[in-house]
Amino acid sequence: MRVGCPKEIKNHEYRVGLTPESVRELVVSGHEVWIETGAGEGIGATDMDYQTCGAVIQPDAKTVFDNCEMIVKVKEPQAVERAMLREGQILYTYLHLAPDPEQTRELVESGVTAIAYETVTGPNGQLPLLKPMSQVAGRMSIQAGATALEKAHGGRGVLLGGVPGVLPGRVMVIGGGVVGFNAAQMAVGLGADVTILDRDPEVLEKLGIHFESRAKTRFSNRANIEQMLCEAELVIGAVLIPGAAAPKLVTREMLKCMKPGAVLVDVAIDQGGCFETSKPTTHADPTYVVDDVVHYCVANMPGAVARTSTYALNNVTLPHALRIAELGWKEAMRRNEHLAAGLNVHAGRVTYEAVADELGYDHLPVSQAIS
Ligand SMILES: NC(=O)C1=CN([C@@H]2O[C@H](COP(=O)(O)OP(=O)(O)OC[C@H]3O[C@@H](n4cnc5c(N)ncnc54)[C@H](O)[C@@H]3O)[C@@H](O)[C@H]2O)C=CC1
Ligand SMILES: CC(=O)C(=O)O
Ligand SMILES: [Mg+2]
Repeated sequence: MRVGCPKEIKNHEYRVGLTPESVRELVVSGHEVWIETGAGEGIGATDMDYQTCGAVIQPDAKTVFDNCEMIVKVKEPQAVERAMLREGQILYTYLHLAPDPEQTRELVESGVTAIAYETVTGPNGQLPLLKPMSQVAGRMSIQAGATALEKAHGGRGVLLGGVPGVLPGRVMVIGGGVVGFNAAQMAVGLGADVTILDRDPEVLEKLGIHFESRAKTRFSNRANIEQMLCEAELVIGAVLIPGAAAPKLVTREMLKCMKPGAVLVDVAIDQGGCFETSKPTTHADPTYVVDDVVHYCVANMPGAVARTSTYALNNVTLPHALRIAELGWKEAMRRNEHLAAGLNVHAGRVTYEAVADELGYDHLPVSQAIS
């Protein structure tokens, strides 16, 4: 199969879909790989590095999109990229369709076969292609929140760890999955006063066993969220209902009780955000203020630490890319139900139920798409 990888064009997105090392694995397996010139710049990989691994360098994205059977990317295709997709082509990348009706419509209209990293499953209900980026974003959320809490950045002027004689900042993490766990680890490491809320008792139990007295856990309901919001300096939004739009757990009304200069970091913004007042921001202009509360809502946080993120992502995306290239997407999905869970759009139909429900499409079950 001819596999293509364009340069990412989202604001301050420095990751790349394929590392030179991944290209080498594909080429050794008998595939051809076309890379847009400069695609690896953000991770310090030159065109020469890719060529040494067997890639063919192409001058622009259009040449790659027009001629490759599978496009491997990181972020959801931007409008100019969507216009280059076609029926019969495979798109393998993050999509986050539920909160994005425009992207969904254009993918449906293009006829492309779109596989979303974030809904590919693993054993025990895990999302292994989302996990490494959630680890990165969870860890970054505390860095981002700590910076936003500085007075010069509009924050309350609180050091999360405190100092001897002055209490640490209070960090509230809503959602105790991968993002929430990693956020809590960083916040605990800084010496902050950390509470994690989740609605899954098993998640709360695991967090309790791991953190012992270093972090508190609390059941997630309206009353507990409201009470904790009034006390928190930093709130991390880290909930997920796979493939679906994030539930709005913090309303605008609830911001009224928050301390002026408190910070909300909505990591769940890629699924629409879990705070009512969230709207996507970029690394170029990451924060805005609503009712004296600073909001950080960058939808591609891991793009800022592109080297770490690209390698972590390729570790989990490459095995499926190799199988798709070897067997074709249908046969690869017939043999692997976890990969099949990644199919979101195919030949003009929405194949992921939560996306179809959210955006009002008829749902075509994956089993029918691959039969
Ligand atoms: N902004 C960015 O750059 C990035 C965003 N993300 C996003 O972060 C979000 C979280 O991802 P993960 O941690 O990997 O998901 P996860 O599935 O590991 O964890 C989600 C947690 O939310 C909990 N939850 C669901 N409803 C809840 C509620 N009402 N109250 C409290 N907890 C609730 C679940 O029980 C689960 O423990 C996703 O939307 C993901 O796409 C991930 C990476 C980068
Ligand atoms: C998960 C995601 O959207 C990202 O890493 O950018
Ligand atoms: Mg206020």
